[in-house]
Amino acid sequence: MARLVLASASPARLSVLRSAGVAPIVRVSAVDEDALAAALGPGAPPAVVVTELARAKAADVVPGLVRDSLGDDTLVVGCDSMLLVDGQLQGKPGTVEVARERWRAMAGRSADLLTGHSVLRLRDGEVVAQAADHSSTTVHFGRPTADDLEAYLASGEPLQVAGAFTLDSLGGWFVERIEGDPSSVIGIGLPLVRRLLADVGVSVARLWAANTAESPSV
Ligand SMILES: Nc1nc2c(ncn2[C@H]2C[C@H](O)[C@@H](COP(=O)(O)OP(=O)(O)OP(=O)(O)O)O2)c(=O)[nH]1
Repeated sequence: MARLVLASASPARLSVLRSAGVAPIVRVSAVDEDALAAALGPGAPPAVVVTELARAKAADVVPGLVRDSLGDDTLVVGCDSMLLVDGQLQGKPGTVEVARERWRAMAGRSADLLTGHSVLRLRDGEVVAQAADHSSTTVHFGRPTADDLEAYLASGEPLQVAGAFTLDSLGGWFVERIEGDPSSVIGIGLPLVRRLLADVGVSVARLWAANTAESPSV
């Protein structure tokens, strides 16, 4: 059947998939991202960090799927996005102060938005195939005026997204251009997920057939 499960709380990722013709089942992982990143160590390459976080998120939702009899011919996708600025990975700012400082550092400059992806294929409750990788997109930021930046911060949007910006929402006013896959900046890179699905033996056509908006989502 090739039912798709999105192991993410991200409304952006869900929106990208729905716009791309796939209505996934959503299961939110309970991965402690900070603890996992710390366990990987300070020297872990950024691409490894986001990919391992994506792997952990996908793996975390499998037991619940099996318990709910959703572990047969099911695909699970997990993702993690972070912005690489001056060699440092940045997740969500969380506060206005942190978001303001980040914008002051990145305005007029470029940085790489890294998104890790993990795809698991389940059959009879077992992981029978898996594939993981990351994508990187260079983002060239504009220079918001002080008034525009304060208004953006006041919107609350930049506090809850990796890198304190969005491409497809309010932050789009302050992104000059990108070099790479726009969907991966938003949170799930469709071209890379297509390749990872092919690695576990599933085509996009099959995904469309099995996960239309009318398909059951539990
Ligand atoms: N709409 C939009 N959201 C973005 C953009 N860039 C990053 N984000 C969001 C997507 C994710 O929700 C969030 C990145 O944080 P995470 O990768 O940790 O995901 P999140 O904690 O939201 O959900 P998850 O860990 O997958 O359950 O930032 C963008 O350009 N547009």
